[in-house]
Formats: sequence, structure tokens, C-alpha cells
Amino acid sequence: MVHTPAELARARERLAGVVGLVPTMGALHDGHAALIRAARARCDTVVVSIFVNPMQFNQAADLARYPRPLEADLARCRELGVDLVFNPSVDTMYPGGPVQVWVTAGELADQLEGPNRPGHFDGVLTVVTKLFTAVRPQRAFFGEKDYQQLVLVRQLSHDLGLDVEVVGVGIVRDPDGLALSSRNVFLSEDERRRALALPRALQAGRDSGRSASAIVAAARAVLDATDGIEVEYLELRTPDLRLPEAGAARLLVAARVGQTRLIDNIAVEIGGGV
Ligand SMILES: Nc1ncnc2c1ncn2[C@@H]1O[C@H](COP(=O)(O)OP(=O)(O)OP(=O)(O)O)[C@@H](O)[C@H]1O
Ligand SMILES: CC(C)(CO)[C@@H](O)C(=O)[O-]
Ligand code: BAL
Repeated sequence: MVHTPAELARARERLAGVVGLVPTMGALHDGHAALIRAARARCDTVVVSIFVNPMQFNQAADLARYPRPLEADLARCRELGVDLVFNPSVDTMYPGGPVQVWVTAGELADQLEGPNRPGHFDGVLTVVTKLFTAVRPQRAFFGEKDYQQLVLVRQLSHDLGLDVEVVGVGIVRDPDGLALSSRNVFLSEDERRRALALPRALQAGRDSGRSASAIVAAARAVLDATDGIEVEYLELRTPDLRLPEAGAARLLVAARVGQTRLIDNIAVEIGGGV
């Protein structure tokens, strides 16, 4: 494990072949393991970063309670054959305090997560740019659970010419359908039962029929029938997050269950008659 960009630069010189980066905020679960396995399969060397990035949190309480089980994370990385873990401190990543120059997300972030988490994607894109610059990977692996983040990071690599191939990895779910997330540990048993309305709603949307309005209505009906969840958005988009058209699409949802905010999404097919 290395902690500083200087240590990372020295270790990076010894990494052979195609380097794959898996950026995480730790509290590793089977979703992260899928990213690491995808990186193992497609790269010669795998680097995992573990950094809870304060600059992408817009609520102090959310940052303060974010889980940080570092020893267990390191054991998981060893089991999965990770070659190098980069675990910087906040002071090392942001010497002298918060950055003054940001990578800003642009209009792709004016929807879905963006308006609900002001400044979040600027924080994500800024830290991902710093991680890409420090690690210099050829490939980087991101989960489809954070679908808008994946699309934005792909755009980041393209627009800034970072020369990193951004690989998306499918959502890993618990057997009951709930998408794995580090924040699921905050759900009580009752909240977890309510949270299952998210994957059920997405599945109902997918199964509902052909038109965009039928897909959204079927998903909305499941959410409306569930007490104790507060829906922030339920939206249909093209795979690159434009307004929906016939063909391949994504249905995306965000909701609060108690104090915990959850997101999820699913691939759907719009058959026409929007
Ligand atoms: N269930 C999942 N399936 C696939 N990828 C996932 C899953 N959960 C997280 N990831 C991916 O792992 C990477 C690191 O995410 P992060 O460390 O924030 O974990 P998280 O579980 O998403 O936590 P959070 O509760 O903060 O959303 C991201 O690219 C994210 O999309
Ligand atoms: C990509 C990321 C590691 C940047 O802090 C974070 O947003 C995450 O864990 O998805
Ligand atoms: N999993 C994306 C990072 C975040 O929620 O802050």
C-alpha cells in the first residue's frame, strides 16, 4: 500500500504492462470485487485507490458517517490479487486545502443526480482527474450503479484527452435484488424491505410494455405503493443520458429511505409510441 503521490510515482515505475485502475471510496463489497475482477481479466496490473473524497460530499453528516473499514478492505484487495493500493490522506490529496481550480461537469450533470447533489460531480471529476494523472492507467473501471458518474467520467477522458479507456461494469445485486452499496449498512431491517421497491420498480418498468410513458408509469406505480420512501427522481434516458428515444434506454431512480439515499438503474428497451 502507498499513501503519497511520491510513493505512488515510485511504485508506478515498477508496474508492468497494461495498468487498470479501480477508484473506490473503500468499504469494499462484492460490487467493488466485480470491478477488480474485470480489471484483473483485462489488465496486467491492477491498482485500487481507496479515498473518501470530501470534495464530492455536499452534506457534512454524510461524509462524517461514511464507513472506513481499512483493514478489511486491504484483506479483500489481497484476496482479489490487487497489485497496489493507493490510500492517500485528505492533506496529501489536497495540500493547502480545497482546490481552487476544478474540473466541472457541464450540462450532462444538470439532471438526475446533479441538481440533487450540488457540486457532487465537480468533486468526482476533479478527484478522478487527479487519480488518473497520479496513477496513469491505460484502463479504469467504474460501476453502472453510479450510471451518471460512469457516463461523465467517459466524457471526461474523451474531452480532456486523458487517454484512459473507461470500462463500465454491470450492477451487482444482493439475492433480493437490492443493488450493493456501501451505504446499505445504514438501512434498518424495515428500511431495507422498503428499499426493495427500487429494484422492483425498475423491473416493473422494464417488463411493462413498449412505450416510454408505460415504462415510467409501471415503475412509478410500484414506488407509489410503498410507504416510507421519498422518491427524488424516476427518469428515462438514452444510454448516453440524452432525452429518451425509441431503442435502448436506461431507467434511473433515486430515493431516500429514512436517512439513507439510494440510487439504482436498469437497461430497458423503448419499442416506439413514446
Ligand atoms: N453494486 C454495484 N455494482 C457495480 N459496481 C458498483 C456497485 N456498487 C458500487 N460500485 C462501483 O464501485 C465504484 C466505487 O464506488 P463507491 O466506493 O462509492 O461504492 P458504493 O457502494 O457506490 O458506495 P456509495 O454508498 O458511496 O454509493 C464505483 O465505480 C461504483 O459505481
Ligand atoms: C469515483 C470515486 C472513487 C471518486 O471519488 C467515487 O465517486 C466512487 O466511489 O464512485
Ligand atoms: N458511489 C458514488 C460516490 C458517492 O455517492 O459519493
